[in-house]
Amino acid sequence: MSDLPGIVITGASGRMGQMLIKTVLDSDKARLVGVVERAGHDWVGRDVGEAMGGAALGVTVTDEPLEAFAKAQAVIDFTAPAATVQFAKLAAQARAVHVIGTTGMTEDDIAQLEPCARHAVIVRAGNMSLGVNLLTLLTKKVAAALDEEFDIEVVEYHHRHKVDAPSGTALMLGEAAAEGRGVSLTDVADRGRDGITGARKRGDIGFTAIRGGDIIGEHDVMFACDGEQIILRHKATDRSLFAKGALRAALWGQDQKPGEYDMLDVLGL
Ligand SMILES: NC(=O)c1ccc[n+]([C@@H]2O[C@H](COP(=O)([O-])OP(=O)(O)OC[C@H]3O[C@@H](n4cnc5c(N)ncnc54)[C@H](O)[C@@H]3O)[C@@H](O)[C@H]2O)c1
Ligand SMILES: O=C(O)C1=N[C@H](C(=O)O)CCC1
Repeated sequence: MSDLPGIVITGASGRMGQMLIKTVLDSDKARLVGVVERAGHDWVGRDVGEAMGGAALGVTVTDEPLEAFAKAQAVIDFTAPAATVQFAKLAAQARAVHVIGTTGMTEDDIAQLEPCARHAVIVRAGNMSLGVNLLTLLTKKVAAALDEEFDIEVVEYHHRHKVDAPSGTALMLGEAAAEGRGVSLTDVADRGRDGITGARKRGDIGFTAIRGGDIIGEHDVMFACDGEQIILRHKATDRSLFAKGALRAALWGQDQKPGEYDMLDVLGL
């Protein structure tokens, strides 16, 4: 039996679930030991390789997460907020590193991770790519250098299936801009304009969400004043970059003490 870290992927049939399974199978640093789907899904009970349209892999899709997590060193989870909160409790019970890519989590959801992180490593980020995490640092720096004469707007573009807005990445960028300005994002976020909104409030950080087609994920941070605009942009052209980042986080987490971490910790940025 190999001593490579065993990984469980949740949300196996999802866009990211399938990409994560391929990424783990292609890696020589980890092995796939389990895959989880929600109860009632037609993949449950099937070999995951065959369910994905290929050869059998000897790994059966299960709807019993704790049984799967007990055999793993890490769980990589890109599902939905309610599922992720449940998985955090079970990963903590199994002492498995929990890498969370799920977005759209409320403050209450996030608060429920804290007791879990006393027992296990949690790495959570709205975007697992190097480029976006670097962009958060640039955004913070630019926001700190400019005063409120510059209006900050975050514009995000995603595929038609995305269910949450603003995207997790947009919120990371908004947080970075607010930090750079020395304000709380909660106090200045303007997340939905419709109707007679009144003029833009000085100091606000605005968010706009575009949804269409198969856009994987694009983000602009605009700093606009009278006479000039600066636009910082990230464009994802392949979901594998999120999956590779998540696997990197799962491996990095093996050597960490229990606690909550993000991708800046993983990347050492
Ligand atoms: N952090 C990042 O880098 C990053 C990148 C891409 C997507 N995401 C996020 O990942 C999440 C998933 O995105 P997607 O495009 O793969 O969505 P998707 O709808 O294609 O997949 C979600 C999967 O989760 C499964 N699921 C839901 N509840 C479950 C449960 N209780 N148990 C097991 N499985 C369950 C669904 O059946 C589905 O297969 C979203 O929140 C998205 O925003 C994050
Ligand atoms: O496809 C998605 O959904 C994505 N979600 C993340 C977000 O909310 O920022 C990352 C980009 C893709």
